[in-house]
Amino acid sequence: MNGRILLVEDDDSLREILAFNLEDAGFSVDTAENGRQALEKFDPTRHETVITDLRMPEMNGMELLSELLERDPAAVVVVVTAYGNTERALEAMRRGAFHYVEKPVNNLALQTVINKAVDYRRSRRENTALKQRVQRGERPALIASSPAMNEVLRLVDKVAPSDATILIQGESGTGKELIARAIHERSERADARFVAINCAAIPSELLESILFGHEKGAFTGAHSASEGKFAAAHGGTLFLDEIAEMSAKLQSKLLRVLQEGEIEVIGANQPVSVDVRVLAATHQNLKERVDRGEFRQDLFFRLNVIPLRIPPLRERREDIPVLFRFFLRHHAEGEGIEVDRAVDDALLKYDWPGNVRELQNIVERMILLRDGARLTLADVPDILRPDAGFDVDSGALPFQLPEGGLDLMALEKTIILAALAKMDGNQSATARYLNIPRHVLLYRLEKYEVDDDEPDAPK
Ligand SMILES: Nc1ncnc2c1ncn2[C@@H]1O[C@H](COP(=O)(O)OP(=O)(O)OP(=O)(O)O)[C@@H](O)[C@H]1O
Repeated sequence: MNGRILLVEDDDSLREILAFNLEDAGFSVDTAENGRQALEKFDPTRHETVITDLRMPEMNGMELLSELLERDPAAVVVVVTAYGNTERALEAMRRGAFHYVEKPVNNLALQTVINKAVDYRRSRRENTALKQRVQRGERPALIASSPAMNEVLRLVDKVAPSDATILIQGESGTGKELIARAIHERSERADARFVAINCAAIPSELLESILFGHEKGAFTGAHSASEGKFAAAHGGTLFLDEIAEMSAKLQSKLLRVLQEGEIEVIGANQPVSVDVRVLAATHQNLKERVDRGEFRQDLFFRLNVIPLRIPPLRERREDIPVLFRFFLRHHAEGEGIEVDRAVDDALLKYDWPGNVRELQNIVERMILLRDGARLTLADVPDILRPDAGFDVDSGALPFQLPEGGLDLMALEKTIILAALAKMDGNQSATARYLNIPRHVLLYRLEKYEVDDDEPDAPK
């Protein structure tokens, strides 16, 4: 599920190209020509990310950023800057932008940043919900029904009271952050803060000052002193998510903190001591990164004092129905939805590459889109039902025939174009998909006057 984006760009052709590329990558895009229009169109409940040019007439991107954040402090804004203008981009980030991309915009780089931004927005929403529950005095529920997860929880109880650094490894969406919170809550530090930071979401120049803080005037744009996350977590726990993404320079700074218990605030003369327990997480195989020389071995050993692996959901299928009922109750508060057996079966068979987060998103979607008070197989998204496609042998059509007649040629053209789009414009793959020779496909495309100069694989 990709996100919905608001794209703000005054240059007509650039706006069109960016919108086209983003839509091609599966995002839904709304566009605005200037800051004023962007503010009219911005809807915090719909737009997961705003992309804005920094240089625009009337209201510039920096002003728009402030206005957006005023309206929605959780807004996730990506700024587009002129090539080489990193200083301005970082300034925007200090003012609350999520990230930046440089012009000329590299499509892949933009998609990567936007994917991160959308993920960030979602996890921020999860965090807000979590914090609200904690504030209401509820412990965030950690569902564990499988032997594998119970084993993880047993280990959590055992290691929580110590001050040991813990490395939590597991695929994305397995619940690493939830486990880190559980460790904090079951430790002596429970009354102090749990501070979480995602190292992959922030460029390394900025991450340093966010982690360690800076004095006033330490660098251009440092108009006032700022407390770092280490200081904010004093007495409590600092959770460093996506630790594998940390730059070499920051890795060595972190190692020093772990060894000395002191931090060097940027621009300060003296190190200050801090009392922080560090928990780190990654979805990558950190040992392999060490072997490839991409992560410091000494830091790996220091972090990995106690390794904790959270198994992917497909390795603990017993948790699927329990998590499903839990999210159902949570999202459909008190609505008493009944569930067909076939739904449970479909959920159990699926491999859940996005793990618990994917299950949670799918439940949310099923509840929003359901037809009645009962969830049936028809409410289960196609991706969970590999057999949901068109079964040619059954003779049944995947759609109803219209009453007034049907234009067969037009239908054929629609199907061919849809197949071509599905195969990313690759004609050989499209021909294979449609089970026709390639020259037949080319003939059809010519007949329908469709350009056949799309990129293609060698025949
Ligand atoms: N065992 C569980 N019980 C209840 N909710 C869970 C469980 N595991 C994960 N979740 C929920 O799934 C979502 C993703 O979990 P979390 O953010 O902890 O995963 P993560 O492994 O840290 O993901 P990422 O690697 O993307 O940061 C959250 O909303 C979390 O509350």
